[in-house]
Amino acid sequence: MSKTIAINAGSSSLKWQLYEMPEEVVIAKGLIERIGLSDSVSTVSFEGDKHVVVKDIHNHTEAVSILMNDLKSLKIIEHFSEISGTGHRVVAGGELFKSSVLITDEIAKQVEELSDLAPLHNPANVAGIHAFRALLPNATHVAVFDTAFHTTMPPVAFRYPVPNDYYEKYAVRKYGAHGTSHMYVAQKAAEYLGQAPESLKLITAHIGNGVSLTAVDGGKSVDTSMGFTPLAGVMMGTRTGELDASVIPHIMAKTGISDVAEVIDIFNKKSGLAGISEISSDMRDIIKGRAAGDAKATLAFDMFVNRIQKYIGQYLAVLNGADALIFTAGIGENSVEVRDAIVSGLSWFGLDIDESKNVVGADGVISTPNAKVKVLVIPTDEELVIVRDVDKFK
Ligand SMILES: Nc1ncnc2c1ncn2[C@@H]1O[C@H](COP(=O)(O)OP(=O)(O)O)[C@@H](O)[C@H]1O
Ligand SMILES: CC(=O)OP(=O)(O)O
Ligand SMILES: [Mg+2]
Repeated sequence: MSKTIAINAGSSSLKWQLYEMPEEVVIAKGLIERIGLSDSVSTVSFEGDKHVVVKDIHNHTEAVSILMNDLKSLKIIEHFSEISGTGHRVVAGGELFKSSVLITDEIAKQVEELSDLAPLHNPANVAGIHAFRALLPNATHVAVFDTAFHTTMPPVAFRYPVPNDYYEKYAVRKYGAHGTSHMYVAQKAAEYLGQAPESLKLITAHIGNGVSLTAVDGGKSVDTSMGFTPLAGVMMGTRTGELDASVIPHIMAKTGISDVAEVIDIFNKKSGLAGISEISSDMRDIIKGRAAGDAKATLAFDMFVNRIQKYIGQYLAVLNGADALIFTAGIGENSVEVRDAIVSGLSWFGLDIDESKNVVGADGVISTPNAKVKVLVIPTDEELVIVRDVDKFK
Protein backbone atom coordinates (compact mmCIF):
# COMPACT_ATOMS: atom_id res chain seq x y z
CA MET A 1 0.00 0.00 0.00
CA SER A 2 1.22 3.45 -0.78
CA LYS A 3 -0.12 6.94 -1.14
CA THR A 4 -0.14 8.70 -4.47
CA ILE A 5 -1.30 12.25 -5.12
CA ALA A 6 -2.68 13.66 -8.36
CA ILE A 7 -2.25 17.37 -9.00
CA ASN A 8 -4.48 18.89 -11.65
CA ALA A 9 -3.79 22.56 -12.26
CA GLY A 10 -6.47 24.09 -14.47
CA SER A 11 -6.53 27.71 -15.58
CA SER A 12 -8.79 28.78 -12.70
CA SER A 13 -8.39 25.90 -10.31
CA LEU A 14 -6.12 23.39 -8.64
CA LYS A 15 -7.65 20.02 -7.97
CA TRP A 16 -5.86 17.30 -6.04
CA GLN A 17 -6.68 13.83 -4.79
CA LEU A 18 -4.66 11.65 -2.47
CA TYR A 19 -5.17 7.94 -3.12
CA GLU A 20 -4.26 4.70 -1.44
CA MET A 21 -2.90 2.68 -4.34
CA PRO A 22 -3.29 0.25 -5.96
CA GLU A 23 -6.73 0.05 -4.29
CA GLU A 24 -7.71 3.41 -5.83
CA VAL A 25 -9.25 4.47 -2.52
CA VAL A 26 -9.53 8.27 -2.20
CA ILE A 27 -8.09 9.30 1.18
CA ALA A 28 -8.68 13.02 0.78
CA LYS A 29 -9.32 15.49 -1.99
CA GLY A 30 -9.22 19.20 -2.52
CA LEU A 31 -10.49 21.81 -4.90
CA ILE A 32 -9.04 25.30 -4.95
CA GLU A 33 -11.18 27.37 -7.29
CA ARG A 34 -11.50 30.95 -8.55
CA ILE A 35 -7.69 31.27 -8.49
CA GLY A 36 -6.84 34.83 -9.54
CA LEU A 37 -10.36 36.12 -8.80
CA SER A 38 -11.65 37.56 -5.52
CA ASP A 39 -13.04 35.18 -2.89
CA SER A 40 -11.16 32.10 -4.04
CA VAL A 41 -12.44 28.96 -2.34
CA SER A 42 -10.38 26.11 -1.00
CA THR A 43 -12.33 22.98 -0.11
CA VAL A 44 -10.76 19.88 1.38
CA SER A 45 -12.81 16.71 1.86
CA PHE A 46 -11.36 14.31 4.41
CA GLU A 47 -12.94 11.63 6.63
CA GLY A 48 -16.47 12.78 5.85
CA ASP A 49 -15.76 16.41 6.73
CA LYS A 50 -15.53 19.39 4.40
CA HIS A 51 -13.07 22.12 5.32
CA VAL A 52 -13.85 25.31 3.43
CA VAL A 53 -11.74 28.45 3.43
CA VAL A 54 -12.64 31.57 1.42
CA LYS A 55 -9.83 34.02 0.71
CA ASP A 56 -8.09 35.61 -2.26
CA ILE A 57 -5.63 33.16 -3.85
CA HIS A 58 -3.63 35.01 -6.46
CA ASN A 59 -1.85 32.27 -8.38
CA HIS A 60 -1.08 28.57 -8.62
CA THR A 61 2.11 28.79 -6.56
CA GLU A 62 0.03 30.03 -3.63
CA ALA A 63 -2.48 27.26 -4.29
CA VAL A 64 0.27 24.61 -4.15
CA SER A 65 1.46 25.98 -0.76
CA ILE A 66 -2.10 25.85 0.59
CA LEU A 67 -2.43 22.25 -0.52
CA MET A 68 0.86 21.22 1.10
CA ASN A 69 -0.05 23.00 4.29
CA ASP A 70 -3.52 21.38 4.43
CA LEU A 71 -2.05 17.88 4.08
CA LYS A 72 -0.20 18.34 7.37
CA SER A 73 -2.43 20.73 9.32
CA LEU A 74 -5.60 18.70 8.70
CA LYS A 75 -3.61 15.59 9.67
CA ILE A 76 -4.30 13.88 6.35
CA ILE A 77 -0.72 12.64 6.53
CA GLU A 78 1.81 12.65 9.36
CA HIS A 79 4.94 12.82 7.23
CA PHE A 80 5.34 13.82 3.61
CA SER A 81 7.41 10.66 3.15
CA GLU A 82 4.14 8.66 3.24
CA ILE A 83 3.53 9.91 -0.30
CA SER A 84 5.47 7.66 -2.66
CA GLY A 85 4.13 8.97 -5.95
CA THR A 86 2.93 12.22 -7.48
CA GLY A 87 1.21 12.64 -10.82
CA HIS A 88 1.08 16.01 -12.49
CA ARG A 89 -1.30 17.05 -15.19
CA VAL A 90 0.67 18.81 -17.90
CA VAL A 91 -1.45 20.52 -20.53
CA ALA A 92 0.98 20.80 -23.44
CA GLY A 93 3.25 17.95 -24.45
CA GLY A 94 3.72 19.15 -28.03
CA GLU A 95 4.97 16.50 -30.45
CA LEU A 96 7.51 15.42 -27.81
CA PHE A 97 5.26 13.43 -25.47
CA LYS A 98 2.80 10.83 -26.70
CA SER A 99 2.28 9.21 -23.28
CA SER A 100 3.06 9.78 -19.60
CA VAL A 101 6.71 10.01 -18.50
CA LEU A 102 8.81 9.84 -15.36
CA ILE A 103 9.89 13.37 -14.46
CA THR A 104 13.62 14.10 -14.47
CA ASP A 105 15.37 17.48 -14.47
CA GLU A 106 15.43 17.26 -18.25
CA ILE A 107 11.69 16.50 -18.51
CA ALA A 108 10.83 19.35 -16.11
CA LYS A 109 12.86 21.68 -18.31
CA GLN A 110 11.13 20.44 -21.47
CA VAL A 111 7.71 20.96 -19.89
CA GLU A 112 8.69 24.52 -19.02
CA GLU A 113 9.99 25.09 -22.55
CA LEU A 114 6.63 23.99 -23.96
CA SER A 115 4.93 26.91 -22.16
CA ASP A 116 4.36 28.68 -25.49
CA LEU A 117 1.88 25.91 -26.28
CA ALA A 118 -0.09 26.44 -23.03
CA PRO A 119 0.81 29.78 -21.46
CA LEU A 120 -1.91 29.66 -18.79
CA HIS A 121 -1.19 26.07 -17.83
CA ASN A 122 2.33 24.73 -18.29
CA PRO A 123 3.86 27.34 -15.93
CA ALA A 124 1.32 26.30 -13.26
CA ASN A 125 2.05 22.62 -13.95
CA VAL A 126 5.77 23.30 -13.59
CA ALA A 127 5.18 25.10 -10.27
CA GLY A 128 3.54 21.93 -8.90
CA ILE A 129 6.29 19.70 -10.30
CA HIS A 130 9.09 21.77 -8.73
CA ALA A 131 7.33 22.05 -5.36
CA PHE A 132 6.70 18.32 -5.03
CA ARG A 133 10.07 17.20 -6.36
CA ALA A 134 11.75 19.43 -3.76
CA LEU A 135 9.51 18.15 -0.98
CA LEU A 136 9.64 14.45 -1.91
CA PRO A 137 13.05 13.70 -3.40
CA ASN A 138 12.54 9.94 -3.20
CA ALA A 139 9.04 9.70 -4.66
CA THR A 140 8.07 8.70 -8.20
CA HIS A 141 6.99 11.84 -10.08
CA VAL A 142 5.09 11.41 -13.34
CA ALA A 143 3.85 13.89 -15.94
CA VAL A 144 0.53 13.08 -17.61
CA PHE A 145 -0.19 15.08 -20.76
CA ASP A 146 -3.50 16.57 -21.93
CA THR A 147 -2.28 16.31 -25.50
CA ALA A 148 -1.50 12.55 -25.41
CA PHE A 149 -5.04 11.35 -26.20
CA HIS A 150 -5.17 13.59 -29.26
CA THR A 151 -2.05 12.15 -30.90
CA THR A 152 -4.36 9.82 -32.86
CA MET A 153 -5.81 12.75 -34.85
CA PRO A 154 -5.20 12.36 -38.60
CA PRO A 155 -3.29 15.09 -40.50
CA VAL A 156 -6.52 16.25 -42.12
CA ALA A 157 -7.63 17.37 -38.65
CA PHE A 158 -4.36 18.44 -37.02
CA ARG A 159 -2.74 20.34 -39.92
CA TYR A 160 -3.45 24.03 -40.43
CA PRO A 161 -3.75 25.33 -43.98
CA VAL A 162 -0.56 27.40 -43.71
CA PRO A 163 2.66 26.91 -45.75
CA ASN A 164 4.09 23.41 -45.16
CA ASP A 165 7.29 24.82 -43.74
CA TYR A 166 5.47 26.12 -40.69
CA TYR A 167 4.54 22.59 -39.73
CA GLU A 168 7.73 20.90 -40.86
CA LYS A 169 10.14 23.41 -39.32
CA TYR A 170 8.16 24.94 -36.48
CA ALA A 171 5.61 22.24 -35.51
CA VAL A 172 2.67 24.59 -36.10
CA ARG A 173 -0.36 22.30 -35.85
CA LYS A 174 -3.34 21.49 -33.68
CA TYR A 175 -2.44 19.65 -30.45
CA GLY A 176 -5.71 19.88 -28.48
CA ALA A 177 -6.03 19.66 -24.70
CA HIS A 178 -8.15 18.09 -21.91
CA GLY A 179 -7.23 14.72 -23.45
CA THR A 180 -7.22 12.85 -20.15
CA SER A 181 -10.77 14.03 -19.52
CA HIS A 182 -12.05 13.30 -23.04
CA MET A 183 -10.51 9.82 -22.87
CA TYR A 184 -11.95 9.09 -19.43
CA VAL A 185 -15.51 10.17 -20.21
CA ALA A 186 -15.48 8.42 -23.58
CA GLN A 187 -14.53 5.15 -21.84
CA LYS A 188 -17.16 5.72 -19.15
CA ALA A 189 -19.80 6.50 -21.77
CA ALA A 190 -19.18 3.09 -23.36
CA GLU A 191 -19.70 1.48 -19.92
CA TYR A 192 -22.87 3.50 -19.25
CA LEU A 193 -24.25 2.59 -22.67
CA GLY A 194 -23.20 -1.07 -22.36
CA GLN A 195 -21.37 -0.98 -25.69
CA ALA A 196 -17.79 -1.55 -26.79
CA PRO A 197 -15.84 1.74 -27.16
CA GLU A 198 -14.78 0.56 -30.65
CA SER A 199 -18.39 0.63 -31.81
CA LEU A 200 -19.21 4.16 -30.68
CA LYS A 201 -19.09 7.61 -32.24
CA LEU A 202 -19.06 10.20 -29.47
CA ILE A 203 -18.85 13.94 -29.07
CA THR A 204 -17.30 14.76 -25.70
CA ALA A 205 -17.89 18.30 -24.42
CA HIS A 206 -15.49 19.30 -21.63
CA ILE A 207 -17.02 22.57 -20.45
CA GLY A 208 -15.09 24.15 -17.58
CA ASN A 209 -13.23 27.42 -17.38
CA GLY A 210 -11.35 26.04 -20.36
CA VAL A 211 -13.68 24.41 -22.88
CA SER A 212 -13.01 21.87 -25.59
CA LEU A 213 -15.03 19.44 -27.65
CA THR A 214 -13.68 16.25 -29.17
CA ALA A 215 -14.91 13.89 -31.88
CA VAL A 216 -14.16 10.38 -30.61
CA ASP A 217 -14.45 7.59 -33.16
CA GLY A 218 -14.08 4.03 -31.88
CA GLY A 219 -12.39 5.25 -28.69
CA LYS A 220 -9.88 7.46 -30.51
CA SER A 221 -9.70 11.24 -30.78
CA VAL A 222 -10.14 12.18 -34.45
CA ASP A 223 -10.63 15.93 -34.02
CA THR A 224 -10.74 18.43 -31.20
CA SER A 225 -11.53 22.10 -30.83
CA MET A 226 -8.42 23.38 -29.05
CA GLY A 227 -5.47 24.08 -31.30
CA PHE A 228 -1.81 25.00 -31.20
CA THR A 229 -2.67 26.33 -27.71
CA PRO A 230 -5.79 26.14 -25.50
CA LEU A 231 -6.81 29.58 -26.85
CA ALA A 232 -8.51 28.01 -29.86
CA GLY A 233 -11.96 26.56 -30.47
CA VAL A 234 -15.00 27.75 -28.55
CA MET A 235 -15.43 30.82 -26.36
CA MET A 236 -14.38 30.15 -22.75
CA GLY A 237 -14.28 31.78 -19.31
CA THR A 238 -11.53 34.22 -20.25
CA ARG A 239 -10.49 33.05 -23.74
CA THR A 240 -11.78 34.09 -27.15
CA GLY A 241 -11.74 30.75 -28.94
CA GLU A 242 -11.81 31.08 -32.73
CA LEU A 243 -11.06 34.52 -34.10
CA ASP A 244 -9.93 36.00 -37.42
CA ALA A 245 -6.16 36.54 -37.01
CA SER A 246 -6.49 39.84 -38.89
CA VAL A 247 -8.06 41.32 -35.76
CA ILE A 248 -4.59 41.34 -34.13
CA PRO A 249 -2.85 43.97 -36.30
CA HIS A 250 -6.08 45.99 -36.36
CA ILE A 251 -6.26 46.13 -32.54
CA MET A 252 -2.57 46.99 -32.35
CA ALA A 253 -2.94 49.83 -34.84
CA LYS A 254 -6.07 51.24 -33.16
CA THR A 255 -5.04 50.93 -29.50
CA GLY A 256 -1.34 51.57 -29.77
CA ILE A 257 -0.49 48.26 -28.08
CA SER A 258 2.90 47.57 -29.57
CA ASP A 259 3.59 44.09 -28.25
CA VAL A 260 1.72 41.25 -29.89
CA ALA A 261 2.16 39.16 -26.70
CA GLU A 262 0.00 41.71 -24.90
CA VAL A 263 -2.84 41.20 -27.37
CA ILE A 264 -2.59 37.41 -27.00
CA ASP A 265 -2.62 37.86 -23.23
CA ILE A 266 -5.88 39.86 -23.53
CA PHE A 267 -7.34 37.10 -25.73
CA ASN A 268 -6.30 34.50 -23.11
CA LYS A 269 -7.17 36.29 -19.88
CA LYS A 270 -9.63 39.13 -20.46
CA SER A 271 -11.94 37.82 -23.16
CA GLY A 272 -14.62 35.14 -23.33
CA LEU A 273 -17.37 35.30 -20.69
CA ALA A 274 -15.33 37.87 -18.72
CA GLY A 275 -14.81 40.18 -21.71
CA ILE A 276 -18.42 40.15 -22.88
CA SER A 277 -20.22 40.16 -19.52
CA GLU A 278 -17.84 42.58 -17.82
CA ILE A 279 -18.98 40.73 -14.68
CA SER A 280 -16.95 37.57 -14.33
CA SER A 281 -15.32 34.59 -16.01
CA ASP A 282 -17.25 32.29 -13.68
CA MET A 283 -20.40 30.76 -15.16
CA ARG A 284 -22.18 30.91 -11.79
CA ASP A 285 -21.85 34.72 -11.83
CA ILE A 286 -23.02 34.86 -15.47
CA ILE A 287 -26.10 32.78 -14.68
CA LYS A 288 -26.94 35.09 -11.76
CA GLY A 289 -26.48 38.17 -13.96
CA ARG A 290 -28.65 36.69 -16.69
CA ALA A 291 -31.38 35.79 -14.20
CA ALA A 292 -31.31 39.39 -12.98
CA GLY A 293 -31.83 40.61 -16.56
CA ASP A 294 -28.31 41.90 -17.19
CA ALA A 295 -27.97 42.34 -20.98
CA LYS A 296 -24.20 41.76 -21.15
CA ALA A 297 -24.39 38.60 -19.04
CA THR A 298 -27.21 37.35 -21.27
CA LEU A 299 -25.20 38.01 -24.43
CA ALA A 300 -22.16 36.28 -22.90
CA PHE A 301 -24.27 33.23 -22.02
CA ASP A 302 -25.88 33.10 -25.47
CA MET A 303 -22.55 33.43 -27.32
CA PHE A 304 -21.02 30.72 -25.14
CA VAL A 305 -23.87 28.32 -25.93
CA ASN A 306 -23.86 29.23 -29.63
CA ARG A 307 -20.15 28.46 -30.06
CA ILE A 308 -20.55 25.05 -28.41
CA GLN A 309 -23.59 24.23 -30.56
CA LYS A 310 -21.60 25.05 -33.70
CA TYR A 311 -18.78 22.67 -32.73
CA ILE A 312 -21.29 19.92 -32.02
CA GLY A 313 -22.58 20.53 -35.54
CA GLN A 314 -19.03 20.28 -36.91
CA TYR A 315 -18.37 17.00 -35.16
CA LEU A 316 -21.67 15.51 -36.27
CA ALA A 317 -20.24 16.20 -39.74
CA VAL A 318 -16.74 14.89 -38.96
CA LEU A 319 -18.16 11.65 -37.53
CA ASN A 320 -21.05 11.48 -40.01
CA GLY A 321 -23.49 11.21 -37.10
CA ALA A 322 -22.96 10.32 -33.47
CA ASP A 323 -24.29 7.90 -30.87
CA ALA A 324 -23.97 10.26 -27.94
CA LEU A 325 -23.01 13.70 -26.68
CA ILE A 326 -21.25 13.73 -23.31
CA PHE A 327 -21.22 16.73 -20.98
CA THR A 328 -18.41 16.99 -18.43
CA ALA A 329 -16.23 19.41 -16.33
CA GLY A 330 -17.29 22.27 -14.04
CA ILE A 331 -20.05 23.71 -16.23
CA GLY A 332 -20.93 20.56 -18.18
CA GLU A 333 -21.43 18.56 -14.99
CA ASN A 334 -23.19 21.21 -12.95
CA SER A 335 -25.14 23.64 -15.10
CA VAL A 336 -28.66 22.53 -15.93
CA GLU A 337 -29.19 25.86 -17.76
CA VAL A 338 -26.18 25.52 -20.05
CA ARG A 339 -26.97 21.89 -20.98
CA ASP A 340 -30.60 22.75 -21.66
CA ALA A 341 -29.72 25.78 -23.79
CA ILE A 342 -27.19 23.79 -25.87
CA VAL A 343 -29.37 20.76 -26.52
CA SER A 344 -32.65 22.57 -27.09
CA GLY A 345 -31.20 24.22 -30.21
CA LEU A 346 -30.12 20.89 -31.72
CA SER A 347 -33.43 19.05 -31.97
CA TRP A 348 -33.18 18.75 -35.77
CA PHE A 349 -30.11 16.55 -35.28
CA GLY A 350 -32.05 14.19 -33.02
CA LEU A 351 -30.87 15.50 -29.65
CA ASP A 352 -33.62 15.74 -27.06
CA ILE A 353 -33.17 16.30 -23.35
CA ASP A 354 -35.49 14.83 -20.69
CA GLU A 355 -36.06 17.76 -18.32
CA SER A 356 -36.82 15.47 -15.41
CA LYS A 357 -33.32 13.97 -15.80
CA ASN A 358 -31.46 17.20 -16.53
CA VAL A 359 -31.15 18.11 -12.87
CA VAL A 360 -28.46 19.09 -10.35
CA GLY A 361 -26.41 15.98 -9.60
CA ALA A 362 -27.32 14.29 -12.92
CA ASP A 363 -25.03 11.37 -13.74
CA GLY A 364 -25.71 9.25 -16.81
CA VAL A 365 -28.24 9.50 -19.64
CA ILE A 366 -30.36 12.68 -19.63
CA SER A 367 -31.94 12.34 -23.09
CA THR A 368 -35.42 11.07 -23.85
CA PRO A 369 -35.75 7.36 -24.75
CA ASN A 370 -36.34 8.09 -28.45
CA ALA A 371 -33.53 10.60 -28.93
CA LYS A 372 -31.39 9.61 -31.94
CA VAL A 373 -28.27 10.99 -30.29
CA LYS A 374 -28.13 10.18 -26.57
CA VAL A 375 -27.05 12.88 -24.15
CA LEU A 376 -25.09 11.95 -21.02
CA VAL A 377 -23.59 13.78 -18.06
CA ILE A 378 -20.41 12.06 -16.86
CA PRO A 379 -18.29 13.58 -14.06
CA THR A 380 -14.75 13.61 -15.30
CA ASP A 381 -11.94 12.14 -13.19
CA GLU A 382 -8.63 13.38 -14.55
CA GLU A 383 -7.05 12.65 -11.14
CA LEU A 384 -7.84 8.92 -11.31
CA VAL A 385 -6.34 8.60 -14.78
CA ILE A 386 -3.26 10.46 -13.49
CA VAL A 387 -2.65 8.21 -10.44
CA ARG A 388 -3.18 5.08 -12.53
CA ASP A 389 -0.40 6.32 -14.81
CA VAL A 390 1.88 7.02 -11.82
CA ASP A 391 1.41 3.43 -10.67
CA LYS A 392 2.69 2.15 -14.02
CA PHE A 393 6.10 3.64 -13.15
CA LYS A 394 6.38 2.21 -9.64
N1 LIG B 1 -23.16 24.68 -10.05
C1 LIG B 1 -22.59 25.27 -11.09
N2 LIG B 1 -23.35 25.88 -12.04
C2 LIG B 1 -22.77 26.48 -13.10
N3 LIG B 1 -21.45 26.53 -13.31
C3 LIG B 1 -20.66 25.93 -12.41
C4 LIG B 1 -21.18 25.27 -11.25
N4 LIG B 1 -20.13 24.77 -10.53
C5 LIG B 1 -19.00 25.13 -11.21
N5 LIG B 1 -19.32 25.81 -12.34
C6 LIG B 1 -18.42 26.42 -13.31
O1 LIG B 1 -17.39 25.57 -13.72
C7 LIG B 1 -16.29 26.39 -14.19
C8 LIG B 1 -14.99 25.80 -13.66
O2 LIG B 1 -14.85 24.54 -14.22
P1 LIG B 1 -13.58 23.62 -13.97
O3 LIG B 1 -13.73 22.43 -14.83
O4 LIG B 1 -13.41 23.41 -12.51
O5 LIG B 1 -12.46 24.63 -14.48
P2 LIG B 1 -10.93 24.52 -14.85
O6 LIG B 1 -10.91 24.86 -16.29
O7 LIG B 1 -10.23 25.50 -13.99
O8 LIG B 1 -10.49 23.09 -14.58
C9 LIG B 1 -16.57 27.81 -13.69
O9 LIG B 1 -17.03 28.61 -14.77
C10 LIG B 1 -17.70 27.59 -12.70
O10 LIG B 1 -18.56 28.69 -12.64
C1 LIG C 1 -6.48 23.19 -21.24
C2 LIG C 1 -7.42 23.91 -20.37
O1 LIG C 1 -8.02 24.88 -20.77
O2 LIG C 1 -7.56 23.41 -19.11
P1 LIG C 1 -8.54 23.94 -17.98
O3 LIG C 1 -9.90 23.83 -18.54
O4 LIG C 1 -8.34 22.99 -16.82
O5 LIG C 1 -8.17 25.33 -17.69
MG1 LIG D 1 -9.89 21.58 -15.76
